[in-house]
Amino acid sequence: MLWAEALKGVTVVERFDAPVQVAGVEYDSRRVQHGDIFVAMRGGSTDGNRFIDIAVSRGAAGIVTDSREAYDAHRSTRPISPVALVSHGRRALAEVAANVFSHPEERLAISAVTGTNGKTTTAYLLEQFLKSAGRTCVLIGTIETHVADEVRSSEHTTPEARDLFATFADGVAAGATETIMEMSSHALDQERVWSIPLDVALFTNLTQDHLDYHVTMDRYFEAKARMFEGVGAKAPRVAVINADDPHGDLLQQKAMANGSEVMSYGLGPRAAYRADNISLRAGATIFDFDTPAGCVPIMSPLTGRVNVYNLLAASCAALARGLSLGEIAGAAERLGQVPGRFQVVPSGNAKIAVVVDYAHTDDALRNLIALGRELVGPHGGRVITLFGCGGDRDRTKRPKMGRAAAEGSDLIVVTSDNPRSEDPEKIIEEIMVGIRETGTICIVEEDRAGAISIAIRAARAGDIVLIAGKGHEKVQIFADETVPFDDVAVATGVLAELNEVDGDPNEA
Ligand SMILES: CC(=O)N[C@H]1[C@@H](OP(=O)(O)OP(=O)(O)OC[C@H]2O[C@@H](n3ccc(=O)[nH]c3=O)[C@H](O)[C@@H]2O)O[C@H](CO)[C@@H](O)[C@@H]1O[C@H](C)C(=O)N[C@@H](C)C(=O)N[C@H](CCC(=O)O)C(=O)O
Ligand SMILES: Nc1ncnc2c1ncn2[C@@H]1O[C@H](COP(=O)(O)OP(=O)(O)OP(=O)(O)O)[C@@H](O)[C@H]1O
Ligand SMILES: N[C@H](CCC[C@H](N)C(=O)O)C(=O)O
Ligand SMILES: [Mg+2]
Repeated sequence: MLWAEALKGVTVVERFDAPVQVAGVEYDSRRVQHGDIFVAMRGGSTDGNRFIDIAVSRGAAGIVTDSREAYDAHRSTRPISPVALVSHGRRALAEVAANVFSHPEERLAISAVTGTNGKTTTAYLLEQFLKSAGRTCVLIGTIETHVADEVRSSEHTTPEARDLFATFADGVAAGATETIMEMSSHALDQERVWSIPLDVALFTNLTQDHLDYHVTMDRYFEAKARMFEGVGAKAPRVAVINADDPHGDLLQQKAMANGSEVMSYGLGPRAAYRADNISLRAGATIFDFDTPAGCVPIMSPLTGRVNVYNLLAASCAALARGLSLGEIAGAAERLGQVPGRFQVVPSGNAKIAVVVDYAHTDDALRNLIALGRELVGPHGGRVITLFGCGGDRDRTKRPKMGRAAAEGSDLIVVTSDNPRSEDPEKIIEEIMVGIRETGTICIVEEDRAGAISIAIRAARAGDIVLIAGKGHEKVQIFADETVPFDDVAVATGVLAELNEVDGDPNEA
């Protein structure tokens, strides 16, 4: 592809063209290969424009920059090298990537999920529904990326546009017709998802998280709401919106004003797509999916009330994508476990339940603990909750998570969860502010493996141990190192030790 073709339709302030061949596009100098366009963008922690020389030395064929200074410098030092000055780096990155990867977005029906909690779960459910109807899918989200049957690791919930378009193109090459992706509020705000047309847009809920980045809940909501306006693309054809969320009404109004067909879901009469006659047990979430087109029983192997919402959202999106109610009900019975989302760790002979879950907000903790309480029974076993809070993330949620955990649990174990650049002790101290107000018994153990051992060993027959915050994650991130860590593996090890000590009562 020629430089001019790669720049087709890109809004530029000024440009110098040359008839060079372009092999690809990159936004990180460290990834540039011979023939790539390097899009140099200003960021929050550094400035990509500082790395233009490195990109050129690695063989960049041309430069797109959001800096007038860098543009002028490039023009004077490399007068025959093509360069474009743009006003928005990420928009240009998306537009160039769409060209370089031959517009794969036009050949995929894209469904995107936003909301504070439930994005990953809902995306996994929708992927399973669509696959059960024989569709070939791309899935892009927090845990992993799926390109048809190939599983790839994910670095971000929503990657940069270059990586999105590259994955779409791989999907098209593998025969995919559908894409299901999570859209994080960071990605919406930064416009990593510029020029991606959505067929279906799903909203799960809005509760506190990420205020380190968005600062206010209003701005956090506005970032999510952008998905329903279309980010550099037309508004979604269909908007699937949680009518029970306090922000649901406003979002529905916005979606309708933008010309989207609205499918509102929920438990109450305000929703057009409802769950009636809900029955919840461990390993069974059952309800009647009541829709304007008819009613069908959904009998899923998932656990917990939040999954009623996730199932409703995914079912509405599946309907919007042309599945029948019967197909959805059939697929619901065969749904698989979403890794690290209410994942039960087999406990052998120990008569306790151990659950690993990704709850990392006060709302998610409250829901998780309420579910734990339901499962042990109001006067039955105890709920033991282990959690920590991420470093370099919203500090204001720490005492709130502390309070939420303490209010619902009989015993809490506070530990570390990706301290990142922060001092783990200081993070724990901020969590403790919320716990102290409640008087609930609390054990502090900074070392997460040690804490898991304490929590499980503290359990008696009939208790439930909730290990929250890391879910599927496979590492613990500290300031100076990232070490392998897996809640399920650590819990399994502790349970094995307990079983060894206790022996098998069925033996002998
Ligand atoms: C706050 C945030 O979203 N930051 C992301 C953002 O950073 P930024 O815009 O500040 O960019 P920067 O790091 O200053 O770099 C500027 C430019 O220089 C480039 N660069 C940098 C160094 C170099 O040697 N060469 C080079 O070219 C970078 O590639 C970039 O293009 O763009 C970077 C490049 O893609 C990301 O690595 C970075 O993710 C950081 C590490 C991060 O932690 N992000 C999290 C908060 C995040 O995005 N999370 C959401 C969802 C969270 C959830 O699921 O709840 C997600 O979608 O993953
Ligand atoms: N619909 C829901 N409403 C409220 N809480 C939920 C819902 N679904 C899941 N949760 C809780 O939130 C946790 C995270 O769920 P999930 O990974 O699906 O959300 P997410 O939006 O993708 O999160 P992240 O933005 O961190 O990737 C779950 O482990 C569970 O505790
Ligand atoms: N993906 C989210 C949640 C991470 C959850 C928790 N394990 C943490 O590190 O805070 C984030 O990066 O904010
Ligand atoms: Mg997610």
